[in-house]
Parts: sequence; C-alpha cells; structure tokens
Amino acid sequence: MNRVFRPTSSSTSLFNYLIKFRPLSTATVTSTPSESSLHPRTDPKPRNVQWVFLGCPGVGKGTYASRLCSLLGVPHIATGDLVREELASTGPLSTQLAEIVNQGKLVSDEIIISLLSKRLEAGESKGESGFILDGFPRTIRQAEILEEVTDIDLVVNLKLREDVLLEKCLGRRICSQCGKGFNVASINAEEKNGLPAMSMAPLLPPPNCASKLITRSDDTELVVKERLRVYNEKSQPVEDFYRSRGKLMEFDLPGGIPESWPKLLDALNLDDQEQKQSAAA
Ligand SMILES: Nc1ncnc2c1ncn2[C@@H]1O[C@H](COP(=O)(O)OP(=O)(O)O)[C@@H](O)[C@H]1O
Repeated sequence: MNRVFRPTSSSTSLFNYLIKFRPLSTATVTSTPSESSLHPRTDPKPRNVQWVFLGCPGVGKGTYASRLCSLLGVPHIATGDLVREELASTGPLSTQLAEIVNQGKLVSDEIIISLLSKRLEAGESKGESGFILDGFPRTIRQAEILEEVTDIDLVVNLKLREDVLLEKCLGRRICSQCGKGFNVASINAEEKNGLPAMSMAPLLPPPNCASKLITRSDDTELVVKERLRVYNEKSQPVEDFYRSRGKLMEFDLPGGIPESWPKLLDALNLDDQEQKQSAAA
C-alpha cells in the first residue's frame, strides 16, 4: 500500500531549510549541462551547485561525489553515512535501523527526511552552501519532496555492469579511524553479453589505515544482491523521474578512478587545476 507522506515536523524542517538554501557561488563551474540541456535557471543570484548522484550500490557515488565536492567547495551529503552515524549511536533509532539496513532494505522516507533535515540544519549553522546529495532521493516520494522544496540543477547517474558492482561492494573497506573508503578488489571482468571488458585496480589504504580496515555489515553477497534488487525496484524509477525533467546526465564509468575521473570532469565541463598541475610536474 502506498502511504501518503504527510508533512511532519521533520519534513517541514527540510522544507524550511531548503527554501533558505540559496547561497552565493564560490564554485569554479564554467558551463555544466544545466545551462544547455537542463531546465533554465530561474534564480536571480548565482549560487553553489545543488546536484544529486544516483547509481547502484558499489558504483562509486561516494568516491566521485566527494571528489567533486572538494573541487567545488560544497558539502558531500550521503544519506547512507547519516544512517551509519545513527546506527553507531545509542539513539532510539539505532536498533530499528540496523535490522532494516542489514537486510538490504530501504529506511522509511520519514526517517531519511528527518536525518537529512538535521544534517542540513547543522550545515546551515556552519555556513555551508550548495551540496551534492549522494544516495538521496532513492524513492519517487523522496524525489517529489525534494522537488517541492528546492531546485536540483543536475542529476548524475553513474553506471557500471552489475557483476562488477557486486565485486566492488565485496571489496569495499573503511578505515575505522579516519573514515576514508578503500577497495581491495582487483577487477578484471571479461567481455560478456555485449558488455565491454573492464579492469579496475584496487584502491589500497596507506600504511596508517591498513591495520584499521573494517567492512560494512551490509556488504555481504546476500545483502548486496538484495540492495541491487531494491535499487532496480525503488530507485530506478527515480532515474526516469529526472530524465523526464531533462535533468539526468548518464555517465558510464569506463574503469577505475584514473580513467573515469578525467572523463567525468569533461562531461561536467569542469577543470581540475590541481590534477593538471600534478600531471605536468
Ligand atoms: N535515501 C534513502 N532512502 C532510504 N534508505 C536509505 C537512503 N539512503 C541510505 N539508506 C539506507 O542506508 C543503506 C546504506 O546506504 P548507502 O551507503 O547509500 O548504500 P549503497 O552502497 O547501497 O548505495 C541503504 O541500504 C538503506 O538501507
């Protein structure tokens, strides 16, 4: 049964927050697809980017979103991280969330909106501007709520073949001390059913982190397969939602970070000066 979303104090809070979220731009965006193929901007003043990253579990949303956030000077807001922070706390939601997440299911729209709302409010008080949302929206209802409260400029849909997604999830590791993500999987997928061959080198941790690696409790084969199923059922329609609004930019990852990052920057019309300088050195 489809539940009707009634604005609770948490959704009102997201509404109030996002309505005010119109900061001035400090980003180095020159021309993004939003200027050509996307809805025309109506804001009178320039502001920082408000982007969304979509894609299956393991595709690398976190990796590329956080790199872009450093480049653009906007916060990287990953609802999966917010859920994991809540899980690690002793708050009343923790046990309820553990059960849902460890089965590979989605947390309710109400809980996610409430966590996101709190995160945005905390950012606002620190003077944050713009954002890249990673892992939100994941249902049509979440996309509708977001659309009611703010303009999203661009939605990047990262794509990778499904067998590689599974391997990447199983190779994922997090440093329990600094929180950085790594991947110990060495991927060499052969050409199959018209899918191109693909290689990805592991993203290994520095010696400092190597002894402190942990695996997410939901990165087991069974749970990843369920998360992929849930993505296809609940989150793929979100791609269509943004496609029909002309906001979706599809991006097929050609390989690991060294191949994909420059191509993604190109597709977004962005320049990474630091990368250019280190390549020239
Ligand atoms: N927008 C969301 N709506 C509902 N549940 C979410 C959302 N974002 C995160 N979650 C919950 O947190 C879990 C981990 O999310 P995330 O780190 O984004 O995983 P993934 O690697 O599968 O993309 C999800 O499987 C889901 O249970």
